[in-house]
Amino acid sequence: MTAPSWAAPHATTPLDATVEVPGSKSLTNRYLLLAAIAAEPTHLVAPLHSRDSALMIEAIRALGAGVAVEPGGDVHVTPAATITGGGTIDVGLAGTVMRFVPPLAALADGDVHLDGDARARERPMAAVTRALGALGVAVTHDGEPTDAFPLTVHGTGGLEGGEIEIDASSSSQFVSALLLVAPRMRNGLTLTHVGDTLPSQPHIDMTLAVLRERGVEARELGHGRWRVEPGMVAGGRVVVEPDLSNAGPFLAAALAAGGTVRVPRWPATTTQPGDDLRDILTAMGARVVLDGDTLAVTGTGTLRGLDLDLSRAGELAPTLAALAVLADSPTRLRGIGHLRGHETDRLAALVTEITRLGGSAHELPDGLAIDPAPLHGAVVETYHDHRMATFGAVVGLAVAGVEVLDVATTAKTLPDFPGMWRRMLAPGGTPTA
Ligand SMILES: O=C(O)C1=C[C@@H](OP(=O)(O)O)[C@@H](O)[C@H](O)C1
Ligand SMILES: C=C(OP(=O)(O)O)C(=O)O
Repeated sequence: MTAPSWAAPHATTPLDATVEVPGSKSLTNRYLLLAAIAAEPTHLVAPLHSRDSALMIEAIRALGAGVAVEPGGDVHVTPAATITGGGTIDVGLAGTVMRFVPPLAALADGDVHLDGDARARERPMAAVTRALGALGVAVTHDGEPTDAFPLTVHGTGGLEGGEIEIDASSSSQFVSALLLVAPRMRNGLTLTHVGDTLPSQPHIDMTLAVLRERGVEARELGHGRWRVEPGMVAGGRVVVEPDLSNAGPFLAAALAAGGTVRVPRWPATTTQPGDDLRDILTAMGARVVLDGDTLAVTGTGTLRGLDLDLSRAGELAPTLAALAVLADSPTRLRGIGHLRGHETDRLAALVTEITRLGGSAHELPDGLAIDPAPLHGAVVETYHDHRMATFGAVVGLAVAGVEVLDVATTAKTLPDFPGMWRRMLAPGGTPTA
């Protein structure tokens, strides 16, 4: 069945909007996972509610945690007394659930079955399954060892931990997955990355930071080498920052359409790679001001291309690609070859969709090249990728006649994206999440 298309609104006047962005996917799912193995309850204030966070909530419930979602959206987690086996978990297409939950399931006192969307069966997993093997936990499908979903983790009631090596060149989430569960390993964990490149360093820093926030001793020993000591994980109250990568399309809208977009509750310090947007959007020509805790981005009429190593912040690539097709000079986004293993092959998808819009783009061995070209309307395909849908929305602000197939795929990390976008564009619009 063909998904219905959404007519991306075309901006006719400069924007003047304030956008309340929901909680960070990456922080919400880390806090939820740690809450399941904490020594006391955890209360999450302003967490994300989306498909990816709902999948994580169901996963920790299946493993024995109690989760109460309060009317205002706060989430109260009662840790699992023991991580219980016997359940079945849907990982959807959530990288954080696919990678973070199997090591948690390895603590269970029995088998845990996990499967996800068709694309989840293709996304890289071997670093996690092999690490669990090295830690003494079998991961199988139909009785044979496997490196892909569907899979069964044969938990034996605990993990010794120790020292292991993994190749995390295709995803930083492999590192985070093992470090997050490491405080519950009897000897803690010393983890070494042995691949050539290591993407998304801020997300690894985020993992170390949330572990430390919860009272765990966690540190980087040197580049590509980390140590987490065994110990208690604290609970308590935690306020979730807004998702700065999801702020991206809204801030980019100010460059695509002109005017100003403001995002409140921008953190003064953060490990979220979306914070890099402040410098990147400035370099592309925007005026970017952090006034108190509100970030304001104003389009100046200048939209320049960039040559950028984006390995720290690959999840920003679709948003920056949307601006790059509208820019007056070439863009090169490098260090993001691993995006071929994201929700879809994002490099191929972006080249296909930019070309469909009349633009000029080609793949580099580790990224994308985008050159200025006259654009026209088209129906943008999204490949179950929330960030391909928001890519189409940003381009549609500046190019009439853009439609986006299956815009509902944005629910992976953003509830009601079309409503937020419409309210951003309403005259004097001040949308809320
Ligand atoms: O740990 C995390 O929360 C994430 C890490 C990154 O994954 P990769 O290193 O696989 O790109 C990022 O792209 C993803 O959106 C979220
Ligand atoms: C790569 C992404 O997601 P995931 O957590 O599924 O890897 C993303 O959100 O850009």
